[in-house]
Amino acid sequence: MLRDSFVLNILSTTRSVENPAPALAKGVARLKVSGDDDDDQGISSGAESVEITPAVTPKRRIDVVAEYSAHQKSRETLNLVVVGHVDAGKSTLMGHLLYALGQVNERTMKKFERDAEKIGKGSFAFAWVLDETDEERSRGVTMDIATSAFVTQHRKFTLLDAPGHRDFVPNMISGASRADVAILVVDASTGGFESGFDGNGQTREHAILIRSLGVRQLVVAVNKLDVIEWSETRYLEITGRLLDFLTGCGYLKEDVRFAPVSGLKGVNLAHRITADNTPELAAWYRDAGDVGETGPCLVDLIDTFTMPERPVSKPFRLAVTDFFKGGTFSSANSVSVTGRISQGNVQIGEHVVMVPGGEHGVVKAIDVDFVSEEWAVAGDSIVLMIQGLDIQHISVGSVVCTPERPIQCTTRFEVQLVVFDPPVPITNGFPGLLHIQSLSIPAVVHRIIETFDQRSGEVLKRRPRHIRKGATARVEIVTETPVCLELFKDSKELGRIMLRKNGETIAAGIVTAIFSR
Ligand SMILES: Nc1nc2c(ncn2[C@@H]2O[C@H](COP(=O)(O)OP(=O)(O)OP(=O)(O)O)[C@@H](O)[C@H]2O)c(=O)[nH]1
Repeated sequence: MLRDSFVLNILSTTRSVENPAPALAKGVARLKVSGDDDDDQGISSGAESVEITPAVTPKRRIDVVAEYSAHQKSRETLNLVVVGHVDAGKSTLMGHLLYALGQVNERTMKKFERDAEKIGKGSFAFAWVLDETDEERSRGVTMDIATSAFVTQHRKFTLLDAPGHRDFVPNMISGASRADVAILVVDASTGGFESGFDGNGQTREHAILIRSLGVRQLVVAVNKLDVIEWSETRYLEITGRLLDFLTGCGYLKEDVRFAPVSGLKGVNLAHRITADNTPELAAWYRDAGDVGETGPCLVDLIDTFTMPERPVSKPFRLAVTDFFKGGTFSSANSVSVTGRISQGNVQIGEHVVMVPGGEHGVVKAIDVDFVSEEWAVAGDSIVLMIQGLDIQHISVGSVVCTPERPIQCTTRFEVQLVVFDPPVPITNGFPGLLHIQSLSIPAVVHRIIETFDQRSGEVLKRRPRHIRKGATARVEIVTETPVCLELFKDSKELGRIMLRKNGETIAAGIVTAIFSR
């Protein structure tokens, strides 16, 4: 079980990093000394730890930052992740939403309905819009992240439908690491909400994980209300409990909104309800600002998500989530990599370098949301076709950069860690699975440097033997293979980590120092 207040802790430590508290400021200063003993290691400068031959970068043909500013409105895409406990109805809800928005044609939908009926899973027809593999369809469980795109009146979305089952949390983290905003789906049926929220349910874990991955804005779809006759009492009970929990773990009240829905029946998804089509809900679900109107539907709410600021001018970083031979541009020595640009921008003709490895290549084609483009910027989910790279030297978690400003790559770094509820206390040498964006690799907590009070920054204990539930500590982490990361103060996306063990998330943290290997 995760501790509800941990993101609050993360937030206060975040504040400490941007605005160092006394103890932390001292720690950072100390780390500037070059390493000569086991207590103080030298900070690597990335270029030290990554062997990269400088390449001559051609003059950029397009001023991407200027182009982006000029065309910002038409390009604004939000990455939306849909999370929630297993069987909360995520795939059904989003499948029905895509259908209601005209993204799935009538014929395909009818075919899904017929095929689902044939194997006795008629109620899963809408989920099939998103659950792509045969195994997912026959099991009725989403296993991997499904992506699709849709538009509302003011926004373009890339939709990421995440698996709810606890076995697939790593896939969920990988998908959520690309998200700007989220829909949290909860099952309102009797006992349904409780099984996701109390005990070991994924409602809490997902809400906490996406917050720690940087998602701030959330719409909660209170689903399956059709099963309980659109009960207002139940809706208020669930929204009340969730709002307390979500604000307790770092979401701002104004960034969390709720919509009563039925994904299966398609109620209150893309259109507001009326007293004629859903009288039980219309009786109490009113628009706060517009007397006489029924309340906003799900699309009304997600259409008003605000755009996060994109760091388009920072050094280019694309963390690889997948790679393959071929693509729009295909030649003997070319490879396609996919991922979301976490910062900076890229254009066709640009020289890039893959870290780790240091192999150089030239960008030959760029697809943004399945459309071929000349350039792409932070926030875009892209496929990058690169000539000159050997596929054998690429792996998930590699980062594509520009040769002049490569990302740091190391096996040793320091983290401010917030510990949730590990099955046993964390000690020196504690092994776990480290998650950074889409990457997950074995790692150990090599040494616990100190525990500290996350609010005041005051050191509580130096070199403690162990850290327990709820503690905040500075630790050194060592990975089996080199990882690409940034200091949190430089990159909120590439400077966050999570530690999991035996299928549970046991800690999350921010990178405060990177050491040479
Ligand atoms: N009555 C009712 N049933 C629903 C509703 N939404 C989903 N269901 C049913 O709930 C079950 C699970 O739905 P899914 O959409 O597969 O749930 P999920 O959250 O995507 O599941 P995972 O991806 O495996 O975590 C299916 O039988 C759906 O038909 C709803 O609004 N009302």
